[in-house]
Amino acid sequence: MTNAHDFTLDAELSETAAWEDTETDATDTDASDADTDDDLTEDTTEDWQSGYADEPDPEEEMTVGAMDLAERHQLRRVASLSTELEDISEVEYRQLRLERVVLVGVWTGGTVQDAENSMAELALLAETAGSEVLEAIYQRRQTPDPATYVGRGKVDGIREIVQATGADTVICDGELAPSQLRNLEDRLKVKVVDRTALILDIFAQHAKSREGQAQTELAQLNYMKQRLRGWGGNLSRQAGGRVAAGAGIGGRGPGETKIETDRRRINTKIAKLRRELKEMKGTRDTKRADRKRHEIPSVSIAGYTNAGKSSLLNRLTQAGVLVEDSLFATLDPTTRRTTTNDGRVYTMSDTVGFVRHLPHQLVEAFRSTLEEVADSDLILHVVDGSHPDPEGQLAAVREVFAEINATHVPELVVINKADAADPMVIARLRQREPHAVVVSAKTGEGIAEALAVIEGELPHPSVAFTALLPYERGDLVNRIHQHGEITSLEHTGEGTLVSGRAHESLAGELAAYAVS
Ligand SMILES: Nc1nc2c(ncn2[C@@H]2O[C@H](COP(=O)(O)OP(=O)(O)OP(=O)(O)O)[C@@H](O)[C@H]2O)c(=O)[nH]1
Ligand SMILES: [Mg+2]
Repeated sequence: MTNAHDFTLDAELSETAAWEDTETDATDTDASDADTDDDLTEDTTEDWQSGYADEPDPEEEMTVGAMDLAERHQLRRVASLSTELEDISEVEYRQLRLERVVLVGVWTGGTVQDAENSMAELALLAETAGSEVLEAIYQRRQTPDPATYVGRGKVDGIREIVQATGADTVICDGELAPSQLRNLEDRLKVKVVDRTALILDIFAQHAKSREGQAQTELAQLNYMKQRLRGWGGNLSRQAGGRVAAGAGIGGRGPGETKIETDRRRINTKIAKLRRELKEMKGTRDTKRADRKRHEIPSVSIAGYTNAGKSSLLNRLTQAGVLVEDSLFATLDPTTRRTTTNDGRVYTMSDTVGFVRHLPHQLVEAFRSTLEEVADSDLILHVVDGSHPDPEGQLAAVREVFAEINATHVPELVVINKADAADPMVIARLRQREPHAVVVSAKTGEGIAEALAVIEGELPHPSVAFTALLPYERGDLVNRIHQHGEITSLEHTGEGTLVSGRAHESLAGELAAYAVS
């Protein structure tokens, strides 16, 4: 287990709550007085708004001597992460919705590798959303700063980077409080978004089905609703540049009214979306009930985003689902009917990928989709064996399983991308996850074995039977093939003598032909 997840939202949120209560107009600082020649590698105690003076900065608790050499650089560049601006024609360029971004992370625990993995993932997310990553930096701190996320002394350093690179957006690797976003925007003078907003944006770009779009919109509205004050303040500042004294966030009157109307509009929209989603859920529930009545076993493919879930579904069922080297390529679940080697029918579904700290709003909004995972008979938990931190991915996915009450469903770990993975890592994963199969959805390696394990784990029909079926009841024999299990089958003078297991309603029909 790594500590990659120690950078928890919980910690941030509880701090945030405390901070929100005492929030003052700390944002009206004049940025020009905050110039320090902080070289980004060492911390300086700096002059900051007097409002913050009695807030102990947790950064100060750390002494350089106590840290490993590797950890000494508190704010470091992730060298390999900038994407080159490719040689594209001006026309094409204008069509792209490119934002030029600087990524900023706070690294609170785990190894340097964990921190770099987290930043690499943020970069992939940013690129998936259509941004160009110019620079990625992170800072070592015990906890994110409640006011500015990174240490207050680092904000100026980031501003220099923003100016030098010409970035128009800063993306922070966490879920930030409205006040943190506002404070940062005030000092950095560019748009600041957090990881949650980024993921919501990707979902909004990718959702295709009506349900997927409604779910995403619901998640976005819930996110926005909590941040109305923050965004409102920021937007007016951004629009008008510098805000005249007294007319900023503190200027209650009209602003407050506007926020109230916005909140009401959002609430109305949320209620409408919830109603629509409920109707769509109704249709799906009917389908599911149908499947249940026929006791058709269902298998869900779940796992970290980009692990190869859709590729695996394609391999296992020839489904022809979109496969893409991109995060969150699949947002709309696909269910395929398929059969076991001996002809038994079952379904296999592809689902939306999970990610570390999947925004809570999304889990809530996608709950009805995710319920299908909780309701299935077997989960294929796909993990990318070639990823730098597959254990971290397994843990992150299991956190979501817990959140959607899916922990009771039997789980088969499918270690994918065996063709690209380090055999040592595969051995390590096998050791850790004894109930696992190793496959490559790309080459087909291990697929037959995986299918055999899957078939063996499907639930068995509940009723044992032995029946002598006259030859004109070939339809019943077919149905036993599709929905039951046959242990022996013999053609006799009077008909087909079959024994095996069937679900209740089929067993009821067979009862008329029962032999003991
Ligand atoms: N080398 C290798 N690449 C694979 C394998 N399986 C999938 N991939 C690649 O991994 C990338 C992601 O595959 P998908 O099947 O789209 O992954 P997914 O889990 O459905 O991803 P999302 O829907 O985005 O969450 C694609 O570029 C695939 O070609 C494999 O076994 N080996
Ligand atoms: Mg997919």
